[in-house]
Amino acid sequence: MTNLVLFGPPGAGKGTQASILKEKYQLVHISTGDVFRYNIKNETELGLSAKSYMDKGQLVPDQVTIDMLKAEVEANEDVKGFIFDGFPRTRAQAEALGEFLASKGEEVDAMIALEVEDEVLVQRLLERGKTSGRPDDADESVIRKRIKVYYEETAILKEYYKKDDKYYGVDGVGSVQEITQRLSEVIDKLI
Ligand SMILES: Nc1ncnc2c1ncn2[C@@H]1O[C@H](COP(=O)(O)OP(=O)(O)O)[C@@H](O)[C@H]1O
Repeated sequence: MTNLVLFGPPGAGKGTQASILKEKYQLVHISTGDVFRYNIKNETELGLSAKSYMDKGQLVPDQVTIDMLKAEVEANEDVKGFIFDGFPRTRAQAEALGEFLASKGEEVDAMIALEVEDEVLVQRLLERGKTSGRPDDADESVIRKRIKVYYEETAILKEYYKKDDKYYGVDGVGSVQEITQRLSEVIDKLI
């Protein structure tokens, strides 16, 4: 299997690129944000517990997120691999993912990060907020909070994957097509 972590701050373009790459490489795309939003829309227990955190720009607690992720992976048997988008976001999540994949004789092959500077992110998210209907995109203070949480809790994962030589940084500014091309250059060397 090929298991990729698509990484980067909120608004970096992970979702856009993941939807293209999953077709191109026949991988299953799991976006934790999308799964949470689906559960909120359907008013499930998981959705109810995630919503209060998401609306404030905070992370949903690790155990809730890890259990959900495992269930999503288990629901897909006999696949070529996964693109994890929005997961892991903390060290505990990265460790849990590593152990979980190892229990299946698998591993994370690469973390590929989309690099975009903060002010560009804020502008992109505010723009997305005009049409996405996402409450966490509509409010600039929530957007800035998410970026802050990214630097405080998530950015350290760069070092976590770097020590195993699994980290790849890609410039996330350019046309959608150009960025797909940059990501593909990394992926083509892995598979
Ligand atoms: N791995 C995770 N751990 C904890 N919370 C998460 C995780 N993934 C998503 N969330 C919650 O869902 C929100 C939206 O996630 P996502 O759609 O990936 O947003 P973004 O555009 O900020 O990358 C996050 O701000 C967070 O509250």
